[in-house]
Amino acid sequence: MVVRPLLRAVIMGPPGSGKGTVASRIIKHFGMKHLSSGDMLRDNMQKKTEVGTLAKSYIDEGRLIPDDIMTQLMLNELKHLAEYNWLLDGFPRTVAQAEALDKECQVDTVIDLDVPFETIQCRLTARWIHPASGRVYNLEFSPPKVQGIDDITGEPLVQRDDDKPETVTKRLQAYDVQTKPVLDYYRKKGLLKSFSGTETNKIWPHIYAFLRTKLPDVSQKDATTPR
Ligand SMILES: Nc1nc2c(ncn2[C@@H]2O[C@H](COP(=O)(O)OP(=O)(O)O)[C@@H](O)[C@H]2O)c(=O)[nH]1
Ligand SMILES: Nc1ncnc2c1ncn2[C@@H]1O[C@H](COP(=O)(O)OP(=O)(O)O)[C@@H](O)[C@H]1O
Repeated sequence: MVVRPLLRAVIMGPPGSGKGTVASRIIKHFGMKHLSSGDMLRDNMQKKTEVGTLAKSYIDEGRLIPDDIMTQLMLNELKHLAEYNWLLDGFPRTVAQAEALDKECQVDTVIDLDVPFETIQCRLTARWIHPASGRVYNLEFSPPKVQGIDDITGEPLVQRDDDKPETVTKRLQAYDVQTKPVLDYYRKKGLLKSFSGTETNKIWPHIYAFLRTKLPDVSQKDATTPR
């Protein structure tokens, strides 16, 4: 039996580039544990925890949560995933966060969704999510079977407050200033794997092929055109 080392991966890209959409496909095919900082923060906001209340004031303004809070939250969660392959989504988003992560564990690969800003703006206003699971829909790209309802649970879908056009602009600015340097950080380490395009369905087969060199496909069928 071949024992593979555990894979520690990060998915990056501007808001709306398709990180959540691609992450769910990766999870389906490769069985990795998915840890999304945005989903965790929204869960905390919904439960009105101390972190949630603090996070809301930043998220509503399209600003990043301070590094120390975010790092503590994520590294704490990662401790429970020590024996799994994992995929981090939305973290690290600053060089300070990337350095803190490096001190705890070695990242093996960073998947960068290189999607132009013009493509993104209109996607986000059509985004609907199922908060409890993090499942993401889009009125044009991936509509739910019944409008406004989650396919799996039948629960209502909601729009994110921070998907308003003015907040989206601020989030894209924060990405430019604070998160793009993280791409350089990983590029210098030789870990960055960029995938450019404007459509998730065209980018995905390349990501699938790349990950397939590292992990077996654990989904029902090893499909030739994986979705
Ligand atoms: N039109 C279109 N929408 C997409 C595509 N890929 C993802 N989306 C939608 O764009 C929105 C943002 O995607 P999401 O995966 O949430 O991006 P994230 O913010 O990077 O996690 C969601 O509503 C997706 O359903 C695509 O190729 N075309
Ligand atoms: N690693 C992080 N550091 C600081 N703030 C974060 C981090 N992850 C998420 N956030 C906050 O949560 C918001 C939503 O994050 P996320 O769901 O990942 O959005 P998107 O994928 O659309 O960029 C961000 O705009 C930011 O305010």
